[in-house]
Amino acid sequence: MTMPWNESTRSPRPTRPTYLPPHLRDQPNITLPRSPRSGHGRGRRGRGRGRGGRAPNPPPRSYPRSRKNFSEHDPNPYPNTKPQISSISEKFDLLKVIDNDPSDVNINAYDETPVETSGFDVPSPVTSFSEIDFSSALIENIKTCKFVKPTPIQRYAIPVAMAGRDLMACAQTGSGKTAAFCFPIISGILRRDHKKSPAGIVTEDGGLSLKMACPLALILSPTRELSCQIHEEAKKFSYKTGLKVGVAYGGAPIVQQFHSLEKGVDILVATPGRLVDMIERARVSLRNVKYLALDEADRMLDMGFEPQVRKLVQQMEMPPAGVRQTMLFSATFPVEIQKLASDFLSNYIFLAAGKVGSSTDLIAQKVDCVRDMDKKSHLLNLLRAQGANGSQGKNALTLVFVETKRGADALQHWLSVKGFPSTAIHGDKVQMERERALRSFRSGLTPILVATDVAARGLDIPHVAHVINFDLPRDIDDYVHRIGRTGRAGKSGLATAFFSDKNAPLAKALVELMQEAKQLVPSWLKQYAETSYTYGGGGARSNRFSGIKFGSHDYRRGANNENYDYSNQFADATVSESYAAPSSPFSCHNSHSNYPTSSRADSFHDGFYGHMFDRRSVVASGWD
Ligand SMILES: Nc1ncnc2c1ncn2[C@@H]1O[C@H](COP(=O)(O)OP(=O)(O)OP(=O)(O)O)[C@@H](O)[C@H]1O
Repeated sequence: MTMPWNESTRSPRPTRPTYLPPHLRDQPNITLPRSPRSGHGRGRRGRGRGRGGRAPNPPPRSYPRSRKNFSEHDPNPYPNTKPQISSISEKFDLLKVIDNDPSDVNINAYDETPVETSGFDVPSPVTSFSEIDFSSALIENIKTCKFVKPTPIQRYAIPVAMAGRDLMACAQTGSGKTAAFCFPIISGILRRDHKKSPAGIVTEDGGLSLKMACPLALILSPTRELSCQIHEEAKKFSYKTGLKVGVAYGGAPIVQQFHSLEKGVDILVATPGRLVDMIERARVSLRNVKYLALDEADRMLDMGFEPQVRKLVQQMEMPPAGVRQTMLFSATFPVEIQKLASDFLSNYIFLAAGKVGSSTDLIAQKVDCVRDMDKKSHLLNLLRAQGANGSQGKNALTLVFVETKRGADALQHWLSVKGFPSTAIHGDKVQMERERALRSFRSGLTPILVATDVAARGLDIPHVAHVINFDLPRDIDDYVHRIGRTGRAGKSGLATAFFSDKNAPLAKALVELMQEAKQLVPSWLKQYAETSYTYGGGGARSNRFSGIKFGSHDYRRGANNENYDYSNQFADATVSESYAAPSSPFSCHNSHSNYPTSSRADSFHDGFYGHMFDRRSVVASGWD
């Protein structure tokens, strides 16, 4: 790869390859700031950004004052091999869409999913897209995407959202929630004929005129990669509607994102930290927001993000609940988060396609009892067996989740040494590396991706056939999202968990979840569940099983609130025959009483990756 050399830099050090964010890579004539200050989006005022603590800043001086300051060369480290097009939305086929092969998709697999609704005057569901009053351009785009019929969450959520109602919607991973909020937003903006593509308000600062983007719709998501994915999806759905879709996320140069948003944006997809930063720099205003969607809403409202989201929604000019329309979506919705979420909603309808927080039974779940010290050899055996069985072909991808960032690097390195082409993604990697890892995985170049929870939610990567929880998460909801990277769009998938003694507190929830999904539960795991204490009492996310029974619904039902009309509508509630977990030659069926104990044993601590480290210092984050 050629490293661009910035001649204006005094230091002879070569700069990093200039970052070009994914959403700009297909655009012709993209020019980038020459100034070294802005090279990585860290102009003087760019540092320490994004956690909501900064006082509002005037626009930074390090921004290019005009496009003349931009260099003309194209330092895109990922040269675009596609034909150049004059406008991003001119050729649908050339949009970087999520390349799910429609022939792979089996939406009928969701036909039997029971759907529960509650709230006042719930609009009736539809059975086809043609029943909905979508604009012709949107209908064309749905056809082009080969979405033949709506999934259950789309059947119910779209009419609710089209009726202008606030919504809290829960549906299993991979069942089409993105379209369920994108379609009504696109349709709503077009139908209500809001002033389209506001080029923004021009502000003056010290003689510098700046444009402030004023989106009509805001979609928030917790990770950069998920924001990029939603952005691509929304662009695809908005093709030829005239709507402009923008994206803002951390880790990429903010100047380029400003430059892109300056052209006007109707729908803005963003991670919270970067958006707060942009608003504080007076480059985005939320005053025109009519539609707010929170994807992975329970994550957006848990302890990590809630202050930023609250700030965005309640302190940054966004019209209040009831004036704007708010839609919250996730596959998991702990009761405590549901309660918190109601602060952001007005007279909302609750929807659950499938049981709240359950995994889809399209995923065969297998739990292997593995001592920490044996995990690596067990993984190797699994991967070799997969190869021998032919399931590790070009298109079958394996996603391996570990707990820590350093653990991810170490395991990936070890796998490579053992001859398994792999890559890793976690929050300590720079954005370019994160994107490169995902691209390499997605393309099958490195069919194994070792990841922390940064890749646990939302990512829609076709052909992920196997998810391995090398380290199980502490929270069952995280487990649900992780395994949900397979078994998407009606396809089947396999999830294998390595369960060691230290995972005992998860046993009860895991057993309940597996039983719910009609999976075979090993007897040793049931014994763990009966005898182990469970996680609990910590934060909202650990209270899933407290108060309201697992698989329960709208928390308002438990609140003894007679003002709600809990009119349930169930589709045929027969859950389809389960996909029994195949028995594994590697499963350890021994009773846990025989299980060697080293309760806090940790394969990373033990130095199996060739070094010791303190896991407390390397929290698996990378969320934005
Ligand atoms: N009606 C449909 N017909 C065919 N394919 C669909 C339909 N709706 C969605 N899909 C496809 O299903 C896949 C999963 O959709 P999506 O990513 O929206 O799932 P999700 O419910 O948001 O998952 P997660 O909970 O993991 O975020 C995508 O590839 C999408 O293109």
